[in-house]
Amino acid sequence: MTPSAIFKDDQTFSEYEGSMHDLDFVNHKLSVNLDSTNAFEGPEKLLEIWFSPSSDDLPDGWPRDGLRHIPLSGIECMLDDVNCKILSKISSPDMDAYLLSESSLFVFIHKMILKTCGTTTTLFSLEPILKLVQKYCHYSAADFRDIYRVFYSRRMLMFPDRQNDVHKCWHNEMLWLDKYFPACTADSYIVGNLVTDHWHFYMNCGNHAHSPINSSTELDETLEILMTDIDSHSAGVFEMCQYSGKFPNMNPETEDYGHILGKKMMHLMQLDKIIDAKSVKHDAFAFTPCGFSSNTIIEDKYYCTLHITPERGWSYASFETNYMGGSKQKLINKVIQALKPGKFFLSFVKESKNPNSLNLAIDQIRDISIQGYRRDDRIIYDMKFNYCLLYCYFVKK
Ligand SMILES: C[S@@+](CC[C@H](N)C(=O)[O-])C[C@H]1O[C@@H](n2cnc3c(N)ncnc32)[C@H](O)[C@@H]1O
Repeated sequence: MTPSAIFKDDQTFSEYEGSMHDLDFVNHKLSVNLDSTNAFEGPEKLLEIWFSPSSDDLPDGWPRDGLRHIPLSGIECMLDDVNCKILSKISSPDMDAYLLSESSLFVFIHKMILKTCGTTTTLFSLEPILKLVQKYCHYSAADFRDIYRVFYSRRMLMFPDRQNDVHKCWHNEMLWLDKYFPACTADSYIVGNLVTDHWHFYMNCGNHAHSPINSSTELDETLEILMTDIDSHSAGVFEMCQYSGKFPNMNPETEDYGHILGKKMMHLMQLDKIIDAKSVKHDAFAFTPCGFSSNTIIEDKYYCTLHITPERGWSYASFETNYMGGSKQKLINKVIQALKPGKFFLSFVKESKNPNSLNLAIDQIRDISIQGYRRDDRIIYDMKFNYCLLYCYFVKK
């Protein structure tokens, strides 16, 4: 049964444990039936679409709740085209964070972030998103030609041949994006060492520099840490078999073991302590036979998300946040010391009011040292509209 059906009709719908918000839910039926024992493409495809610079500056005629006006059934239909399902959702006054069978979706009033892994068809979301915003947000354009901003990125894939043709290579993905966004303002980068590891990044801001800065202007920032060769001891924590017999009163056939154990794994690995903020709200899920996903809402308006594929041979983990508070050095160290990957890179994309403040933000990370690791690559791009990209690649010593 889909979450929207559970939401409307099913009396067995149960509120998310510990939730203070009536929009939160868990799809228990899907959660107890997920299983994947085949090689898994951990690296995600990440699509981020901004319809306006901030939630206070929506396009004319939009409902005040913007993209959050789209009903859950609409979100589900969009995700059907991507080939993934909703496991659960947590909300705050500013955003909805969906945990998916393949990673995460964040819906804010003015922007949407879709991150999906495996063989999902992330870019197939564009057509349904266009229809949804036309129907529910009074988005008046016939296409995305004048969109405020769009970003699309992914690490190199481990098993590209298993992907749908659209996602088999970067060139095909660019062609697909060009169907929806103006090709003449698209910027596309392949960052890093083409032999070892690299990252693809597409950005299209049309001709929109940020509108005059005012107090509501939200400056964009995303930090990602993408890790491979996860330490076998750390990876083991995310295998279900480690917990057999540890909870004798629970029946994994009937109870939502995935969400309960997800929270336990998060706590065991101190992943719930990565972000040092005034308020955090977590959602986590443990997959069968292994694997872990979590979303965290930070101070109502920021997110962080962590996904772990522990299988030896294609182990992978990703961390992503737009949280601007706290020390980046501490945050990155906490993630790395928990998962101890053999290799990892971080990408930091930052927009700023002016080049000087941009340098300050980049300086926080550019010389970062991680105990037990050496940095093999550091690449900085200064891009349009005061955007900067920092990419650093590290290897365990
Ligand atoms: C946690 S999910 C998210 C993947 C994320 N992009 C990553 O690798 O970091 C992937 C892990 O869950 C496991 N898994 C088990 N059942 C799954 C399912 N139905 N869909 C997706 N992943 C599943 C996969 O084998 C893999 O270890």
